[in-house]
Amino acid sequence: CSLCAAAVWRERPFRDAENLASCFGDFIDRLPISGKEGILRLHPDLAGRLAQAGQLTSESTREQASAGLNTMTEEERQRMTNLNKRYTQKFGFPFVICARENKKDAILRGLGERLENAPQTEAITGANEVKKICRLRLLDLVKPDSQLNS
Ligand SMILES: NC(=O)NC1=NC(=O)NC1=O
Repeated sequence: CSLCAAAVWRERPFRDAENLASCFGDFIDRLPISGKEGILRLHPDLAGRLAQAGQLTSESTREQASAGLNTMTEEERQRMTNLNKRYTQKFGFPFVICARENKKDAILRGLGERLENAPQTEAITGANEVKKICRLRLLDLVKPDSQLNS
């Protein structure tokens, strides 16, 4: 989310990647519910039409594959599509979960369980998942000093 990056820039210099990630997390935490919902609306569905069309970013493609979402049976894919549709119809933003910390069974279970939550709860829960995704992507991007000198 480029707005988050443009905002967090003011906190520079950063001690290391973890400090950078926590600045992103703090910024997301301080957003009002509408801002958290906005960030969630920027995320593609899990195993959704973009994934099936091969139009996900490389990061999302890798993350969703690591959860096994690219090897679902037709029944699992249909269940995911139906649950994603119900979730987005109820909350007005997509279901977001850190795919690198879950496998497809946990994701399908989490989607069914979280569908029962209140909207504000889900905006906060989804934003916390975005923070996990963001931290892992930052750690991939920002190499530790030891690697820089190699
Ligand atoms: N809707 C989503 O949860 N999307 C994603 N989660 C990830 O970890 N990567 C994604 O693209």
